[in-house]
Amino acid sequence: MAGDRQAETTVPTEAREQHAQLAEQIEEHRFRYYVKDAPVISDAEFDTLLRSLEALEDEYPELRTPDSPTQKVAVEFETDLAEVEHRQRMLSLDNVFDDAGLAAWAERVAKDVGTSGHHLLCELKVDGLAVNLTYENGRLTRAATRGTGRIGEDITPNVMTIAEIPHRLKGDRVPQLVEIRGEVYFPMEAFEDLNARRVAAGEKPYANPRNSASGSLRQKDPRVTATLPLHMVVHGIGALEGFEGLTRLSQAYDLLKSWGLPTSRHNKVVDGLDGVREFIAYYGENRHSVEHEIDGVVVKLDEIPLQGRLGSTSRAPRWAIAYKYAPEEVNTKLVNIRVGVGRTGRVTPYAQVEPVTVAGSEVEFATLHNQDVVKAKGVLIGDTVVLRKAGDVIPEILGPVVDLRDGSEREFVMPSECPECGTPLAPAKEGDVDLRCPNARSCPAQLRERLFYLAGRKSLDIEHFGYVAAAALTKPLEPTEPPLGDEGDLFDLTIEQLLPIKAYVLDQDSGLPKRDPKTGEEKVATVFANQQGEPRKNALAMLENIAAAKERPLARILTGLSIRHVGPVAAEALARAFRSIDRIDRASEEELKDTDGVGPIVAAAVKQWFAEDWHREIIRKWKAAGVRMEDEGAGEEEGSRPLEGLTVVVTGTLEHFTRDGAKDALQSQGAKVTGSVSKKTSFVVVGDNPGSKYDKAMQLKVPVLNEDGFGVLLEEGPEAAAEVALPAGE
Ligand SMILES: NC(=O)c1ccc[n+]([C@@H]2O[C@H](COP(=O)([O-])OP(=O)(O)OC[C@H]3O[C@@H](n4cnc5c(N)ncnc54)[C@H](O)[C@@H]3O)[C@@H](O)[C@H]2O)c1
Ligand SMILES: [Zn+2]
Repeated sequence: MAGDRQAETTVPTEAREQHAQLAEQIEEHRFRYYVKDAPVISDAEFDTLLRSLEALEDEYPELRTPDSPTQKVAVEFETDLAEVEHRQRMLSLDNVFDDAGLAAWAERVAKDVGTSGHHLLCELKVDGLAVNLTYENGRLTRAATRGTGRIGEDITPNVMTIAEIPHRLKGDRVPQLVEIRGEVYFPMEAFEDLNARRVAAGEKPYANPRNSASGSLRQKDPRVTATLPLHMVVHGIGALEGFEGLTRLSQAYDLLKSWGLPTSRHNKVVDGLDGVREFIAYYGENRHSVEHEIDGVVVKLDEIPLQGRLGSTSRAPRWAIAYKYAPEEVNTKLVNIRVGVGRTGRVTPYAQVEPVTVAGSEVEFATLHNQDVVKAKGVLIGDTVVLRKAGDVIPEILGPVVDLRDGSEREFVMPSECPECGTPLAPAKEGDVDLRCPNARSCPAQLRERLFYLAGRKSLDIEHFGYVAAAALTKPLEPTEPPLGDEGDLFDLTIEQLLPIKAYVLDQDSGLPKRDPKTGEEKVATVFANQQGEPRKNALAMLENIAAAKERPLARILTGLSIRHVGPVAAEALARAFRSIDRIDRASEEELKDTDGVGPIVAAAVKQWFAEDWHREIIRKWKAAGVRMEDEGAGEEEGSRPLEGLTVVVTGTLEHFTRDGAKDALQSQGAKVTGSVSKKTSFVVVGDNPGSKYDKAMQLKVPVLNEDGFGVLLEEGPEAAAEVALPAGE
């Protein structure tokens, strides 16, 4: 006792107070996380707190008492669930966050093991809820949460509803008793749906899928649990009785698998640190191709007897380590919900948050899709929210941290007018969730997005024509009248028109003006002229590139017109079949629809597009400016189209033609090529292994041509071909 007091006195009061404060915070957060399933800080923030406490204890080891949070798996607390004592303790894991930490751990292990012939087992760190399953003589008798590590909560009836977890182990070599440790997880894809239902029922939405796994298992009614898509991955063994001879953990997993337990497919045994690094790098890259969320990699000593030699601390085994990836979830403040207007006029709400760094980049905006999604997520403006950025995917808001609300938060109201042009918003058709700005022609936002798309890689590929230029040409501060009221005058732009333009420098992600980092003021620039009023190099280059774009192939021109549903693929199909904009214009909806790769939706959209006068005006102006709106050979075929009026189906493998080649040959002579045989089909061209279209032709008595007959059709025309066609109906 006296010694104790002596030791305490060496710690400055300040450090002691800091320690007490940190410890209390950590206990509080553990309570919110493990008991209430409603954390108010992110895991990364929590880990930072815990690390600060550890650092403090490294400096003043006297503070590292057995009841410090660093020495415990979790806090002791009472919940509504019955208590269960684990036969063997359930531990946590020590964490490392970089290669140096990993290497230090590996070195320690090698030293303590004393032999060099050991192996390392790499596993994924499943982000879920730790669960202990007890099987007695092969029967699942108990399932419990980790709890304090010694005592968990009884969740047997709920776990029984998880389809993947066997109620009985398979095989004849089943132990008398075994504790199986694993992670129960809730799939990200189902998360949004669950929260939507909770919000609709007046319940608190969960902040992330891990909390929903925990909440789902720890609630009272197993019938509710049964409706939820919970899954499990097993990753360890606790107590084991009546079974001898396990020497490698990796082999033990094979055994668990043979008993019918859901082991991971991703585990890998390696013989050194380089193998571990490779595993870590691989799953760092492929984090989202795994069926569950992962927050790191767990590395374990594979030899079970050696694990025993290393043993455990009060909190974690010494023979395993968790390498944590950079967090993808952070908490931040939802400053505002704004609405953006897209290329097609769709008006979508998006979140503006207090800028945070996540997954290596600074994020200020996150998608919210539409007003129903905002409701379903249950987020209010002013909420602290969980923001997720998974790899290259656009950041999204997972959910609000309801427990941090102070009453000042307010609900988002979808505006009734376009934020950029003031036109009243409306759904495209009745019953649509999405609202649109109907001012398609000259809504500056829509035109800006269309021009930006038109100048982009997939379309006319006009270098130096970026988002800032698109904005400056459509909504300048000066002059009041923008040079472009729609796409029509694009190819007539002159440098004289560009020089006087003053405009906001817009950010492509948000459509908002960029700000000067020093003054905080919105950036305004003479976009195309330098300070002397002379043309900037970029402006001249842009005009040159616009002129060069007049020669682009038809498919790219079509893509650039932003016809609904006509992306690069459909544009390619239309261009291949019709070869000129005029022919597409003249084609009937039927003809369009029957074109390979087109179909009814695109056909209707094309017809609708051409029905609009201002669209036709764009075509007229572009033509007048010299835009080539047809592909090679479009003109000459007009005169000689010997196969005009024929409808031909090609099936099976031809020796001298690819499928596309055959199609091109037919279409270039005016034939229509379709995919299915009907009574109206003129010929069916049949190669090897023709399949059901051949049978159909026979059944409908449509003339069938083999490859030689096909040659006759192309060279001598339909009459000659009819003579060499296989007699119909045979
Ligand atoms: N946000 C908060 O307020 C808050 C509070 C407490 C804890 N947490 C977070 O909860 C997490 C859990 O803490 P923890 O003590 O369980 O530590 P931990 O996440 O570092 O790891 C230990 C746990 O990992 C699990 N695990 C997953 N895959 C595994 C595998 N393949 N092999 C072995 N174990 C595997 C086990 O269940 C084990 O108990 C941490 O990420 C922490 O940040 C957050
Ligand atoms: Zn508008």
